[in-house]
Amino acid sequence: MPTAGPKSPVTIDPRAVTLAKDILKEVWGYTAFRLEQEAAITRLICGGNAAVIFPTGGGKSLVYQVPALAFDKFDKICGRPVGLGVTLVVSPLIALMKDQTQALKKRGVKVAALDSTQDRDSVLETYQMLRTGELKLLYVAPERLNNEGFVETIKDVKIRMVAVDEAHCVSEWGTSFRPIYLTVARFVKEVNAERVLCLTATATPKVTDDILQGFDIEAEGLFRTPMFRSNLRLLAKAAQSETEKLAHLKQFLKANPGPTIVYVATHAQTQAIAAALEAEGFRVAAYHAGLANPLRTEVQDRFMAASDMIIVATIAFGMGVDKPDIRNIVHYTIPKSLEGYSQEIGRAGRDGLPSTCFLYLSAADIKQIESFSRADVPSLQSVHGLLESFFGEWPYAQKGVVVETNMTNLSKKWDIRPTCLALLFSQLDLRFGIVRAITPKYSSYSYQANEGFSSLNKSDRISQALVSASKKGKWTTVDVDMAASCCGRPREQVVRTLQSWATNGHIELKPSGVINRLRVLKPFPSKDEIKDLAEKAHQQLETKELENIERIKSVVELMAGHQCYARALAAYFGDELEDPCKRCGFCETGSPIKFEWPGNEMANVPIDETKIKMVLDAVGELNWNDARFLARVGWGITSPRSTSLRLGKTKAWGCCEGVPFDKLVKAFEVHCVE
Ligand SMILES: Nc1ncnc2c1ncn2[C@@H]1O[C@H](COP(=O)(O)OP(=O)(O)OP(=O)(O)O)[C@@H](O)[C@H]1O
Repeated sequence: MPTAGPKSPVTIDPRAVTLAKDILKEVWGYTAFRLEQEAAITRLICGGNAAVIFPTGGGKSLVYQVPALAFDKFDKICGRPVGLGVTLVVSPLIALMKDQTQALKKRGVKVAALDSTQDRDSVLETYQMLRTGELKLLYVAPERLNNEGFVETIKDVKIRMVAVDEAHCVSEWGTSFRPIYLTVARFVKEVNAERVLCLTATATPKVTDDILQGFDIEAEGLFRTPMFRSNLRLLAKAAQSETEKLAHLKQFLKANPGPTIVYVATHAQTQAIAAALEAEGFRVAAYHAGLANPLRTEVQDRFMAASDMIIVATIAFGMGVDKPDIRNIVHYTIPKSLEGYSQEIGRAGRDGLPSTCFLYLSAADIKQIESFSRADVPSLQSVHGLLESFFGEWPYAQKGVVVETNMTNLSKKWDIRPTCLALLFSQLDLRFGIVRAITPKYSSYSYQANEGFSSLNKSDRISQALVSASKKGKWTTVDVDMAASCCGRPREQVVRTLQSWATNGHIELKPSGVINRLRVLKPFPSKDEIKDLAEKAHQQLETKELENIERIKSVVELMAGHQCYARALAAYFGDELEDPCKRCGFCETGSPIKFEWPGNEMANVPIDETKIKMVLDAVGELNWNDARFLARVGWGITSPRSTSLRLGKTKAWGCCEGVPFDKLVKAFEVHCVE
């Protein structure tokens, strides 16, 4: 069987079609394939690669599940030696992995997932099943592919297919680019996977190209079905003020009953809007990623069961929510991109019944999102400082050695958000080939003793060392390096003892203090080279910022444009809708919404020097070294440094909001010292 990579045309064997249908019937009890499932599945069984772009709920999972069960059977049918092996499913969503593995186990499929919440024994059990070829499907998070233990184990296993979920994350043009996905593409090649399948619900033509190129998938392997569902009615309105928006929302919800998701931008808004709707008598709950886990599950469960309930949520809500009868999706604040919009409205009306999607355009919201986007980009100076200090710490680093660092500390010290830091380090790996991230480790562990821990036999050297390297508190913290040097055993062995206590229920164990480890790929750059490197890396971040703003503009243009919304949305994703939908806001009124992109009127807002001084005083002289940081404080945009300086409650916080961000940066540059 050839490995993944561009292939000569794949010949479809009719026996593969029959086999796929038999498996579908036998394991799932379904009688027919949907959309392009059959074409994609048979191509995979016959040895081809594929990329599948089906809307949410379109049935993507079966496209890898059916082939995973078919590969060895098909070998047999073709009279080839039966190649035992596994299909790896790379998915960033732990909750989804859990749901899917449970559902497949119920159907008698040999499946497992490796995620960060598992104990060592179940990981070992999974590794064992991998080696014996018992396992048909293994779900892993993308981060796992950097884990050296995993990579070592997988080297001896035949990888029949790698299925990459949320594959749009590989595209740097996409809204959800995740640098780790670039390493997924490299992994597929490095482990000689027989074939690769990429899955996503949203991809513009450019993102689709990036997926095909990134994973070496031939154009014939692309299967996409139109995004637009004719039961969705797309509406929008420009709102002048928050009061107007809220009043309209209440009216809308009264006129359009049924399960509804109202998307807002911040945690605080979920609570505020939910409270306002509750006061009006609606059955409503707030949902955001900051809620404690039991409450999140409880809210989600209630919504899933309800026939008339409103969830006011950030976009954290919805991934994996497969409720067929959601009647309305409201974007109370504008989505950050048409990709986001399309994914979110795709959750409405999966039962095919009429459903409404309402979007509000408001200048204040756009300004807020724009400022979030700007906040993401660190100054060139920060990037330069970061690289100088990182490389400077290892002046004699040679190819092959492993260096250690702590991303959280770097993020705080150089005022670079963790997402940007990840992007910078991925550039150091994939673009510049200098360092490559490998399995991180934890500097310390803390535990709480359960009943029976005190009577546990701890007379061996490792246990004794652990006890003496422990500091009691509500959680007892253990310095594992100290314990390892006390007893003269390798660190891994000491960690294993600690983990065995946890596995046996003697303690609750919490690892902390991640130490990121990077393998050096070539000698580190000189001072001059670092300057050049910083400029190139920073430029990429700036380009991203501009792209983010363009994406918000494309949402506004769609709603305020002279075209049927559904048609324009389809065109954005490379689909063609022959006729106008006849039911969207534009089709209904025949005229576009009047809405101007905000900002032009801001250009003349003068700089108020007293406010500039207020910011300078609040941050202290030591921090007058980064104009972008100062401008963020002026706008009230959080960043790692402003959080650690606790600036959020000072008078200066947000005092210059309203002044164009770039103008503010220039104003602060005058005051900055090297
Ligand atoms: N051929 C089929 N016949 C009947 N039901 C199907 C078929 N294919 C998929 N389904 C069902 O449709 C539902 C949605 O499928 P699935 O979860 O795979 O969608 P998805 O495309 O992965 O969605 P999402 O983007 O939300 O993850 C599931 O309940 C699945 O069992």
